[in-house]
Amino acid sequence: ERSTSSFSYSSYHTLEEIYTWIDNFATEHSDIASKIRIGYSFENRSIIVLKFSTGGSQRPAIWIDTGIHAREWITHATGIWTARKIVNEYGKDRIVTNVLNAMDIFMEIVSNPDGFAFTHSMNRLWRKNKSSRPGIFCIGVDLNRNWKSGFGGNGSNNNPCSETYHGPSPQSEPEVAAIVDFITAHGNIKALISIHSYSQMLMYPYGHTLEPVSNQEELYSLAKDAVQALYEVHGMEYIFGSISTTLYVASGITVDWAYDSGIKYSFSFELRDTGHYGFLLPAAQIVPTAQETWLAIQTIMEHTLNH
Ligand SMILES: O=C(O)[C@H](Cc1ccccc1)CC(O)(O)C[N+](=O)[O-]
Ligand SMILES: [Zn+2]
Repeated sequence: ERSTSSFSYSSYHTLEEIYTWIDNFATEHSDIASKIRIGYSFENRSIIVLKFSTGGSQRPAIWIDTGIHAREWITHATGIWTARKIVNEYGKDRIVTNVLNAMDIFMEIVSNPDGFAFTHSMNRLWRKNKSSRPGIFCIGVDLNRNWKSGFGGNGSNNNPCSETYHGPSPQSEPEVAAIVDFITAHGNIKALISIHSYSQMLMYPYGHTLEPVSNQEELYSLAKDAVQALYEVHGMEYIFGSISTTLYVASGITVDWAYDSGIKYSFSFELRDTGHYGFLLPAAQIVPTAQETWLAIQTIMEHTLNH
C-alpha cells in the first residue's frame, strides 16, 4: 500500500508486506529513520536494518533484532509496532527523547527473511534459516546457535537435521555474518536486545556456561526493573535471570557473542505466551504484547543511556 497509515499494526504480515512497510516508514519518517541493507540472505533476499538517528555521527547505539527464528511471528510484529512507537514518542516521551538525543537505535525486524517467507509458504513452524550444503540432505541452520561465543558447545547440535543445528562453523550463515560485520564495523554498540518467543522471560548472558558474567548483579537488577515495568502494563509475569540458569544451556547464541564483544547490556526476550498458543499467538495479542514489551525496552535503553 502507499503509506503506513493503512498498515494494520494488529495483524501478522507477509515478508513482502513488511518490506514494503519498512520502505514507506523510512520515507515517511526520513527526518529520524533510514533504511540500511547490511547484507543478503542465503536465498539472496536483502537483509534490512532501520536506523533511528537525530544527528551526530557514530553515536553510541542500541541494537534490537526480532525474527531470528522464523516462526516467532509475534517478535516481527512487536518490532514493527516498536519502530512506530519510537518515531511517535520522540519529542514527547522523556526517555525516548533523551535516548535519541544522545544515541542511535538500530532495529533489524526480519533477521531471517528466508525462514520467515517459508513459514508463510510451506511450514508455519519453521525455525532455522534455509541454507543448504552439498552432501547434507537437511536444510537450515539455527541462527541462535551459529555465533562464535561457545560455538558447538552443549545446547547446540552438530546434526544438520536438528532444530538447533549450529552450522559448519561460527558465522557460517550470511544472516549472522551480516550482523557481526555491521556491529563490529560500527564499534560503538552499547546494548543489544535479541527478541524471541515464547515463554515470557527476560534473560542475559551466559547461555553457554553456568559461569556468571562480570556485571551479573547489574544485569539482574536491570532485568528485575524491566520485567516489573512490563508487568504493570497488563499484569503479565516474566521470569528473569541468566539464560543457562533460567532456561537451559545454549551455545553459540547471539547475546553471548555480543557480551564477549564488549556489549555489556545484552538481553534476550522470550515474549508471550507461556505455551497456551505458543508460536501461534493470536493477532489480538500483538498490540498488548508490544505495549508491555515497550516498557521493558525503555527501561533497558534508559539504563544504557545513564551508564
Ligand atoms: O532455544 C532458543 O534459541 C530460545 C531460547 C534462547 C533465547 C536466547 C538465548 C538462548 C536461548 C527458545 C526459542 O525462542 O527459540 C523458542 N524455541 O525453543 O523454539
Ligand atoms: Zn527463538
